[in-house]
Amino acid sequence: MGAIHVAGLTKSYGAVDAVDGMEFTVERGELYGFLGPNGAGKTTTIRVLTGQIEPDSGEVNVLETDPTTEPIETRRRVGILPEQESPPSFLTPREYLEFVGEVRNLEAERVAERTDRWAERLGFESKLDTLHTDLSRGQQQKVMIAQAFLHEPDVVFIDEPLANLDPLVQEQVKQFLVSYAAGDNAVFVSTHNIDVAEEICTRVGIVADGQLVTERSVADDGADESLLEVFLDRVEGEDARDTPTLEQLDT
Ligand SMILES: Nc1ncnc2c1ncn2[C@@H]1O[C@H](COP(=O)(O)OP(=O)(O)OP(=O)(O)O)[C@@H](O)[C@H]1O
Repeated sequence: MGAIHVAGLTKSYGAVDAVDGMEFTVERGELYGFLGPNGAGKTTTIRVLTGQIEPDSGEVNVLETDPTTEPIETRRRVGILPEQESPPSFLTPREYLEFVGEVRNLEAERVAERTDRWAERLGFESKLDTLHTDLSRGQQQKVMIAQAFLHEPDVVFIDEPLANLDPLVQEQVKQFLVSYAAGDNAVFVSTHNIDVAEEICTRVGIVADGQLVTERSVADDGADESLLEVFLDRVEGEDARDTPTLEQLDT
C-alpha cells in the first residue's frame, strides 16, 4: 500500500477541476518531491491527504488510515507544514511548541527537550520567548518546521520548506529532510524549486492540470534529460523549449 497512496483522485471547485485523476504511491524511506506550476493541484492534493477537505472521488490512504473518513486519526499520525502558514502572532515559539506538544499528546519534558533541540538546530534559541509578531518571516518559518516534526511523525507533508530561509539554514533543513526520510519515514515536499527537488528528493512527481504526468527517481540520475527538461516537456510542451532565449533574439 505504501505510506501514502492516491488512486483516481478528483476534486473540483465549481467549474475548476483542481485535481483530476491523481495517482501515486510514496514508500517509507522516500523524500518525495511534488513539483508543478501554480494551480497544478498540489495544495489541493495535500489538503485531501491531511483530511482538510473531502475529495469528489478516488482512494487515498496515509499510514493505513483513510483521511476522508478518519481525518483526525490521519492528522494525529502525520506532520503538516502548510503553505504560507505562520505561527500565532500572540504566542512565543516556546508557548506555541508547548501547545503543539499538548495537542500531540507529548510529555512536557519531551517537548521542552525537543524545543531546545530545534531552536539550536535552526538557530532561534535567542527568540524562544519573543512573540511571533516580532519575529522575521524566516524565523517564523523555522518555528513552523519545528512544529511539523515535534512528534517525530512517520509521514510529513511540507509545502515549500525553504521559503524565507537564508542559504545556511536552507542547507541545514535540506540535510535534515534527507536524513529524516532515510530513517524509514516518508517526507512529502511540494515545491516549485526544481533544483532543490533534484538535489534532495529520492523521487519527484511532476504535476500538471491536476494529474501526475511523470515521475523521476534518483535512479534516473544518469538520464539524458535534466529534471528541468522533463518538467518543461511535460508541463509546457515542446513549444516552451523552443521559445528563443534573449541571447538568441539578440543575434
Ligand atoms: N478553495 C478554492 N476555491 C476555488 N478554487 C480553488 C480553491 N482552492 C484551489 N482552487 C483552484 O484549484 C486549482 C488548483 O489549486 P491548488 O492550490 O491545488 O494548486 P497548487 O498546485 O498548489 O498551486 P500553487 O503552486 O500556486 O500553490 C487552481 O486553479 C485554484 O485556483
